[in-house]
Amino acid sequence: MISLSTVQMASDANFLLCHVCLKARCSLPRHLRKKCMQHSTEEEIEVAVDKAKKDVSEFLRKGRFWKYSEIVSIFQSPDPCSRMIKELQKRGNVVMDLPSQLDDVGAEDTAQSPSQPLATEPEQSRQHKRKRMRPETHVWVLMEKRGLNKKHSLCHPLLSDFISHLDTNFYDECYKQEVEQVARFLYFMDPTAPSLEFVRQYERIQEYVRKLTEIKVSRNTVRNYLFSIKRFLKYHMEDTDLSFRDKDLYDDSVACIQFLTCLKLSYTMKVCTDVPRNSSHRFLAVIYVAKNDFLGVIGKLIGPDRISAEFLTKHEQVLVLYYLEAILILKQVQRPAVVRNMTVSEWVCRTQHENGYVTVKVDSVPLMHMTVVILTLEEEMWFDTYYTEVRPVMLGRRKGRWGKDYGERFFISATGKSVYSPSNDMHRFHQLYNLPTVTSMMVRRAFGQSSVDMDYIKLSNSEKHSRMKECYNTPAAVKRQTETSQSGIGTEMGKQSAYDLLLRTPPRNCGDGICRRAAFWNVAMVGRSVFGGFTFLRRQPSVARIVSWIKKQGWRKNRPDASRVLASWMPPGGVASSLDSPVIRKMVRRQKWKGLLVSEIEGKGRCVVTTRPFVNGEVVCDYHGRLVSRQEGLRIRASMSAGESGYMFFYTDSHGQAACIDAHNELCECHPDQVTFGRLIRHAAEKNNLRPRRFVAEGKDVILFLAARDIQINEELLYNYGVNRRCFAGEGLDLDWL
Ligand SMILES: C[S@@+](CC[C@H](N)C(=O)[O-])C[C@H]1O[C@@H](n2cnc3c(N)ncnc32)[C@H](O)[C@@H]1O
Repeated sequence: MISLSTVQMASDANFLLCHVCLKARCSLPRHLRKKCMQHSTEEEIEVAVDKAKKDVSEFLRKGRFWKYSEIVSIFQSPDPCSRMIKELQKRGNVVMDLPSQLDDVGAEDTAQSPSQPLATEPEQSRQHKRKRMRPETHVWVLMEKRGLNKKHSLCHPLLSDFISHLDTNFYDECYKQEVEQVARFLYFMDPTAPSLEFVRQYERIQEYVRKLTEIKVSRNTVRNYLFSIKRFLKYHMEDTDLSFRDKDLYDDSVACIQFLTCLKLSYTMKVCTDVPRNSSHRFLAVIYVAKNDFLGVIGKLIGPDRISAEFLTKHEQVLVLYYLEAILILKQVQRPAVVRNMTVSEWVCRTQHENGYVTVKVDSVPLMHMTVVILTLEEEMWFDTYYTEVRPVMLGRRKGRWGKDYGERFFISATGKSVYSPSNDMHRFHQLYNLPTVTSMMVRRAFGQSSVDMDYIKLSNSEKHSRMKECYNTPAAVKRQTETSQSGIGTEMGKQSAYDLLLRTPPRNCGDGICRRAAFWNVAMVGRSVFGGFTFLRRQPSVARIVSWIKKQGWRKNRPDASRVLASWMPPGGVASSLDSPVIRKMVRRQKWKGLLVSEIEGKGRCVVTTRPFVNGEVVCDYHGRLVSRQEGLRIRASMSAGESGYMFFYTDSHGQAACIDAHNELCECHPDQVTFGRLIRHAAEKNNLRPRRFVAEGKDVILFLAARDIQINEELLYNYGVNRRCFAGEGLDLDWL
């Protein structure tokens, strides 16, 4: 309680100006000792206090008096504002909240132009002293040096509205510093003008935080900055018409709030082994922080303008890998060994359950019992995108001989070899986002029995998973625990029953919008009306295409799941209709066949491998080249060396005439910037998986390769060249590769 005498004392106190923080303090010596000069000696503090006393008496004696002529001359000068500020400063006033463009007005004081009245000696020395007395290592000096002290004017509506908001709602808080922090942050993000565009610039936000950390700003201060920015953004989202004015910006702001929360958390996080049990958010920080980047990359691979993973940067490919590893290690509480050893066949044999979970049984870890990875449908889609798109590209980077695990391990590193140390990957992933590393051990300790890790190992995966989920979502956890206790299953619950219980329980609040009914309904939908939209296709539609088709139907509830529809897709019956499909025509025209990758087998040349499964009868690609007569083909072949002659496709055309497709040029005239796949497919007389079929489109022959059986991912494409028959013009050739 404040007594009357205290109030009286405060009003009587002599406020002296602190030359460091430029604030008036009622007890300057105490303030200097505790804050601004905490590393200085008593003598230095005494000098500073004496100086402040002298300054204030100087100000009272001289600074308050103005000659009328002086005021007139200021207002008549070309830049009255700057002149006025200079004049005030010279007289011992402190001008606050200087807009950035006027920031250097004070600095100019020391080199005054002859037309300006000279500053009095005490003021000059004060300014000089102010600079001198801050040690070079003082945070503020470093901020000044790096331009981090510059800020936007607080008069800008974006900031002044925020001030009024704080003033109204948090009048008892000292919010001025908060607004200044925001003003400085906004200046860093965009020196031209304050704006909310920063919500889209995560990297720059991180850079700002990094810069603050570099100059040894305390973790507390960094956290305060992030708190202020968050409150500022929340104010604009919740108390202004932002959501109506700019829906996109509003949506991005929502995501940015989450990002800032995680960033702030990472500064709150004291990474140590005795982490409290329900600290999942700390462990998942990197997953939250990297999510947008990760989704950006996935979006490139499955979105409407999807590109092949070959065109991703190496950094993007590695990001996908690290993110998925993090899901397993940090979210799924799996051991690094599970990540290292998980195999492709374990992935392919995954099971989708009615409640919307997908489980992968990993049984390949030496000295470990089978473990179950439990994924949501969305996560499954990410893993599958990695598997079908990114992984083959990484595999393709492999140099030297294939080990015996070739193509078997699920996680492949950037060098094309199977991932060696998922723990190191986690470390690098955290470093990438400037977050303190969370190791798999920390997560397992926190979510297992805190001291005895062995107890944790005994837990079933579903129990581990429920524990994680409990931390995610308390209401769901309470319900789940109630269900668990009602069903009489306590810690004694068997591994199998716990697992079954999890699978029976519909996922709640996984953020994926999956509901149990929808999962059931999907099954019913597959093969019915959904396929109505795709029956004309001879090539499997992309997930994005199915998603957009489903969206267009306007169904509001129980939308079928695109990945399930995709998994059950079959090409339509008769192959003769292949070229009726507009998609196939487009592909033939543009030569942008998807799901294929050019690879190389040591000593055997190039080949084509699949990066997605193909269903029996599906069109895989065509043999693209220049249509010539058989004679012309033979003439070209005769002019070439034996190695070059393998790119001539001899066949009988629709009129029964022998013809040839000449693909001997690496790049054809019509697609000079892309390698076509057909010419690189190798021969296999028996174990082939493609059958070439001739079609006629717009009067021209087209050789399409249809899948002769179901083809899995990463399989090499092969067809029978028919080299024993004369149609290949094989006589006399030295086909030593056969
Ligand atoms: C259409 S090209 C195939 C792509 C070729 N490997 C490349 O690197 O450009 C045909 C040539 O590939 C080679 N080839 C095709 N099938 C092969 C096989 N099964 N084993 C080894 N070489 C083969 C032969 O040299 C043949 O002339």
